[in-house]
Amino acid sequence: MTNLLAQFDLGQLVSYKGIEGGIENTNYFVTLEQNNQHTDYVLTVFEEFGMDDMPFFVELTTWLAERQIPVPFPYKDRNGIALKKLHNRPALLQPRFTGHHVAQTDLSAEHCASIGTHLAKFHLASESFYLRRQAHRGVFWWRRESQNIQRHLSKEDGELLAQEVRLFDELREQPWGLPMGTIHGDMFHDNALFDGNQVSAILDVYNAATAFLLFDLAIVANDWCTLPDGTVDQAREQALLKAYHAERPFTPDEYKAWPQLTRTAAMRFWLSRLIPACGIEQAGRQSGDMVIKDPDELKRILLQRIATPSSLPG
Ligand SMILES: Nc1ncnc2c1ncn2[C@@H]1O[C@H](COP(=O)(O)OP(=O)(O)OP(=O)(O)O)[C@@H](O)[C@H]1O
Ligand SMILES: N[C@@H](CCO)C(=O)O
Repeated sequence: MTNLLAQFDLGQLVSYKGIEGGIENTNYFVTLEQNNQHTDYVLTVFEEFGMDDMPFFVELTTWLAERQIPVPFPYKDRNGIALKKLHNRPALLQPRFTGHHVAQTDLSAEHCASIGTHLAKFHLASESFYLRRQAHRGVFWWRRESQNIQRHLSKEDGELLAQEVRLFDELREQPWGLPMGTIHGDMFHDNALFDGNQVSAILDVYNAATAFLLFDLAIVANDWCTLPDGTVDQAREQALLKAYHAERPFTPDEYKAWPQLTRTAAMRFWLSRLIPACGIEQAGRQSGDMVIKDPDELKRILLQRIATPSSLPG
């Protein structure tokens, strides 16, 4: 750690502390002292990625930060190198943002409008980004994993999963031109920090990939605008969708695709939560360290999305 930090011209190490909670990566809060001033940083060590996976994220976060999107971006060392290694894993030194988390039950229409604006700006800023990445847990992953998991599931759950995988394949076959670009891919409320009602930072961009932009908005709607029983809070969802639409107006095809994409987004996270909950081994992850999140929460949202389809505001 000391050796790594000495390669940057950012000061002397004062203290560091591991942060609880990471699955895909390990974060340390690091304090450095320079000219009698203490500054906080975050050192992220990547458990799931190899060095070859990293340039996409180094370039994307630098690109977004240059366009005033509040994402952590890697500092360059005195030789201009951002991508580092700690204990033989890829590592990045990034700014530590101020701001607080908001619990899901405390999210208001104002919080949802703010993430709507930020997400649209994220999408617009990344429109001209020059690298592409296939999602780690995208269509190929869920086609494969939804099959692999069948023997652990009830017949009903297995069929529900298979149906949603098929319906997304059918949507992809439509002769539609749904806008694609770089999505965040995991924009749950615990990956945002707030200053008052306003989003001040967007964290954990390591699921970013090239995909339908509207799929990203569906991930947000499912997490930020639902109640514990899976029903949608209309006031929050409308605030989210209108704020997004004001920055990046929806296209006619997006109106048609939206109800299915809310279902696909629920299915994607239902499946990724089912895998550890069923005790299935995953490459690059140590099951003992896994925080198991409740898959049923996403199943309830999926069932509500089917029973009461959502529509985009005009
Ligand atoms: N750059 C940053 N600035 C400020 N706080 C940060 C930053 N990066 C991480 N944090 C804080 O550390 C917490 C844990 O981050 P981390 O990504 O390790 O956990 P996580 O989001 O729970 O992980 P996972 O998504 O893998 O489950 C975040 O929720 C946030 O409060
Ligand atoms: N946000 C994900 C976990 C991290 O990718 C979930 O809630 O299932």
